[in-house]
Amino acid sequence: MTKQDLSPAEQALRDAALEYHRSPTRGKIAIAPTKPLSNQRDLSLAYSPGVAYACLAIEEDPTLAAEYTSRGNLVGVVTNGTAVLGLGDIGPLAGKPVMEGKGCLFKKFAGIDVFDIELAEKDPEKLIEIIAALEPTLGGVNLEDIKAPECFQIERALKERMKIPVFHDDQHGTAIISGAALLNGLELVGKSLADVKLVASGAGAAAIACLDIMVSLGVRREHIYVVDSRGVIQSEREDARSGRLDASKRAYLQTTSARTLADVVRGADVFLGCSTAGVLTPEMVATMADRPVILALANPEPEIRPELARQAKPDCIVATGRSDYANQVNNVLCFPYIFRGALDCGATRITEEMKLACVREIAALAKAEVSDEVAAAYPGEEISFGPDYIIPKPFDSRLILRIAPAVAQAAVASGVATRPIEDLAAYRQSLSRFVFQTGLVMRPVFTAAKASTSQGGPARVAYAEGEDERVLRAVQVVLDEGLARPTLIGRPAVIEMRIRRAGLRLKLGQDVEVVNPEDDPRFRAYWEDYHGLMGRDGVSPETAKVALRRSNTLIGTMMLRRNDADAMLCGMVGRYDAHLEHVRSVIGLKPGVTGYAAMNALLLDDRTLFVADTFVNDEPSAQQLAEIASMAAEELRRFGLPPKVAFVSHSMFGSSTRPSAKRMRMAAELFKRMEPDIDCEGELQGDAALSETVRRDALPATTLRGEANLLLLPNLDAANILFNVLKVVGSRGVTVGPVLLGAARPVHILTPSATSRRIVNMTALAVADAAAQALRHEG
Ligand SMILES: NC(=O)C1=CN([C@@H]2O[C@H](COP(=O)(O)OP(=O)(O)OC[C@H]3O[C@@H](n4cnc5c(N)ncnc54)[C@H](OP(=O)(O)O)[C@@H]3O)[C@@H](O)[C@H]2O)C=CC1
Ligand SMILES: CC(=O)C(=O)O
Ligand SMILES: [Mg+2]
Repeated sequence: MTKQDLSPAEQALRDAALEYHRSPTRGKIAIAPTKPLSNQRDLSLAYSPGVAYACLAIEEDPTLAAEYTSRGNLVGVVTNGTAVLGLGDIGPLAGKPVMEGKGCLFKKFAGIDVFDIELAEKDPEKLIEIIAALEPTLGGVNLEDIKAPECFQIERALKERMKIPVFHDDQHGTAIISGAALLNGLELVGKSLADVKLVASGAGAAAIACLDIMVSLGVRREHIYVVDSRGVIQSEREDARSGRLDASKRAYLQTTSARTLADVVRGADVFLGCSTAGVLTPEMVATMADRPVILALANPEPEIRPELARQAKPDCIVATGRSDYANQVNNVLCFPYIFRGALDCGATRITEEMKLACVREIAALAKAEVSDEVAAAYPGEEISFGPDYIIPKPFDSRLILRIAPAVAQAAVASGVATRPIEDLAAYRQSLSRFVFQTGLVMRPVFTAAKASTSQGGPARVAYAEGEDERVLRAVQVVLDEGLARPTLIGRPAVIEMRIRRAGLRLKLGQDVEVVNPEDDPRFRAYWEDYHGLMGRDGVSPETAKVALRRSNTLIGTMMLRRNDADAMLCGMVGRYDAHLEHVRSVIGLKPGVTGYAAMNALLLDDRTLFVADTFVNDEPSAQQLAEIASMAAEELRRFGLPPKVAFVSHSMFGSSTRPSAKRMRMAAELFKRMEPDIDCEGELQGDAALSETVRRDALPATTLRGEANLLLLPNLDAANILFNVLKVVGSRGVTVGPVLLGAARPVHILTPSATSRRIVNMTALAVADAAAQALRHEG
């Protein structure tokens, strides 16, 4: 493909793709150390002499390699470059961008590390020797773009010799996805697997494996016709008659007068393309049966472009391997997750049961409602089961949550799991670290919240913005995870309409309670109570009624006050301060606390940092700062983190005598008296808060060990600015909060930028808080 052959759009894509590969770093993947290596001590642990202990331990017990090395999470993507995409035998070096790409996908979608290994070797026997010798390095082998029929022999031999999963992605990854696509496509066109006539173009690695899985799903072998580069595979062919036809092709040998794809595709219900660009013409499609399913999977250019297929048969369902069309049938939907499940249960191989578990999960996922994360990844696209959505999207974060556990379970059932996963629910929860960047940090909070629901029945959580689609999506997750019993404040007709539009399953009145601000039997009790509370602040009965009708947050706070709810979330719309006013007037402060404050958590690449006070106090006094630190430290414990508090300043241990420096110093002293058991330091500069070395250089007798995880800033501007700057420069930019500190009941005021995952996280936090309060009451 020279540059001149390309259309302007293709030229633009080519230029962008080459620039993507070249800059800012060459290639697409790098290796990064996972341990600190910044001083002499680290060096003696990582390398000589310390490393020898790890070596000797593994020598004594080889299974310890999974503990002391990264092998258990390391897959080799191995090729010899003989069938790179549909580009053919372009060699191992030219195939390297594809292998690096597979490495990126393994890491991005399933957290698996990859060595891409391009081998300049075509002899199958030699390849088998080379790859088998890599067993000490690798936890799994993903064979890639090795052509048929050699690939069959190579995979078979390696599976026999190696005690780790060996998986030829082009065969089985492709087969799994196309199997799922076929199931769903045929369901939509109302045809049965046993009845369809299926024609395949290609009889190589991908095609044969796809056909094998389709047969095991129910397609009849006698209804399958296969075409390779020499025409229809039929008994009159010279290679068939002379016995030179490869066994993989012989399995699909037909007796027929058809000789070409055009002959054989006539009347076919299904076309499977795993061959090369453009071999299926619109004229051929026109001869196919009604509503055909066309899986044109050659990469990068399919056997037919979808628009051409539709010209000939407007009612066809078309899938390709490309990401720029609907229905991307590509093995990326499978290989990261099947390896995740296999590695996590210590599977020694990948069995048929494990593959079929993938097919079922992928097919089912296309019919499940779409989560907020998926909707956000594909803005403007209609994503609900139908001709343009027969298969989940690659950025569907639920793939890992569903496929990996199903694979691990199937590995146990087929007897190949050396470390069976005992608690699948906990495993599924742990996988959320790949899906939601907050997954890991939120885990203790979710565990506490779920434990509380199983003990005392689910906590009742009121959502002030009950009509907001983000809230509805979050509530669906809250219900699915059994986190809480939600109450939505909002107009039922609007909520119903938005539930339908978002394709959610939750049922008003059954799964969730609704409080209609326009008409609710509790309204009278609420406004009377509110009037009783605010009568001396100029709130007349009329004003109380109007206030309640106008503010769903006020209704939510009244629900909490009157014990109609155990926790409340608001703030998705409007100003933070306006919501806080209602909390102040109706909920009030916790006993013994003098004020409110807000804290945000930031999930950075190498740490989680909590910052306060980000939203409430303009310039807190030393006393207030100490109290805020104390309340924030209690929240950190909910995240399972021992708080390490730093009162940060422009000043370092008395280097400045300005009032703010003195205030931070005083705050630290007060806090040390209030919470003598919590590690704390102040006043100190930001770098010293995070680095023990910097701190000790200034003051050897520092009272903080390690790195601070809770930063108290001198004023609201500083806290809010620090938080927002870190959100942008921290490559992950993921936050939890704001967490409202000081309120008498669990209530949090979110911000208009809250995502539905943030709402789920804050629900868990509020439920865990409600449970802790209930325990204190009982105590
Ligand atoms: N979407 C996806 O996820 C995936 C797509 N693929 C695509 O499938 C295709 C094949 O890959 P793979 O199986 O690994 O490669 P192989 O080299 O193993 O197989 C290629 C097959 O295509 C056949 N072929 C070549 N030209 C024609 C033609 N004009 N008409 C009919 N058949 C032809 C070859 O025939 P012969 O046997 O006579 O040489 C061979 O059977 C590639 O385009 C690849 O990108 C592969 C994996 C995944
Ligand atoms: C997607 C893939 O693996 C291929 O086209 O070869
Ligand atoms: Mg491939």
